[in-house]
Amino acid sequence: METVLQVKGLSKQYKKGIYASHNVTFDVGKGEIFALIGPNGAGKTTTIRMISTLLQATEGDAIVAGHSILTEPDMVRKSITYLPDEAGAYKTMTGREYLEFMASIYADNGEQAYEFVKRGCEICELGDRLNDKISNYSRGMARKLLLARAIMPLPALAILDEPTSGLDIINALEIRRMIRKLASEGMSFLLSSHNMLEIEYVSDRVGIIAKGELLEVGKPAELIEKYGAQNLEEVFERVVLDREVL
Ligand SMILES: Nc1ncnc2c1ncn2[C@@H]1O[C@H](COP(=O)(O)OP(=O)(O)OP(=O)(O)O)[C@@H](O)[C@H]1O
Repeated sequence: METVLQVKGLSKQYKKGIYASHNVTFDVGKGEIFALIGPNGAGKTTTIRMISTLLQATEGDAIVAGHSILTEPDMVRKSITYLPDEAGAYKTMTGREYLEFMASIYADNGEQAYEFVKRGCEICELGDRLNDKISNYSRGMARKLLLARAIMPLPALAILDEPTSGLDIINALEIRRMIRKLASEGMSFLLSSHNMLEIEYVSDRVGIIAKGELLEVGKPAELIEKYGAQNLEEVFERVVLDREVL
């Protein structure tokens, strides 16, 4: 399988001697959905922000679509989109204006921007509400708009922090199906989530991270078997508790 993301010993020390993320190494193939799961403060956002070129790594490197975050950050940014957990949109814009504005940043020309907006409008399924101000959207509607924004340029790698946070069951299901469909068409995903059931359903592989260390990587079904667990939640509990005992 072609590799789209190679993370090589990425570390971050916010304070000297204290690692928020330590020697994190994993890769993501083309069309693969990889999820980082871990408790609060585990280092998920720190790792994702380094890969997204928003935070400078203390050590290590990551190669995105053949480009190093250290030496070619501009090329990396062209290959990814990033949806942060607490992303806000410009509330005074309408949904359509927001997609148009973001498309003008992502696209190389007007024709491509038009295509991106068309795709974004289809993905978010907001219909006529796209003409309303974002300040009038529910949390779920705003989240769908932001997801559409992240996916409409068809990046090589979409990095989504808590992709379905704030969405009801039906909308969350739709988003998961959409992620699976786009992955089957070749888009790669790096997700982060606390929702183990969602991750078990949507991910090809998961990485369990705690206290900055990536402790396990594998397919959900394989990890469930390895740990004699009922589900990913139990795997997670065992991996993290085992670690605390050490
Ligand atoms: N700007 C910062 N300065 C100092 N320490 C930070 C900073 N950002 C994060 N940290 C610390 O780094 C560690 C990892 O935080 P991070 O946000 O990466 O965790 P997370 O796994 O994304 O957590 P959550 O699930 O709660 O969002 C935590 O101990 C956190 O307090």
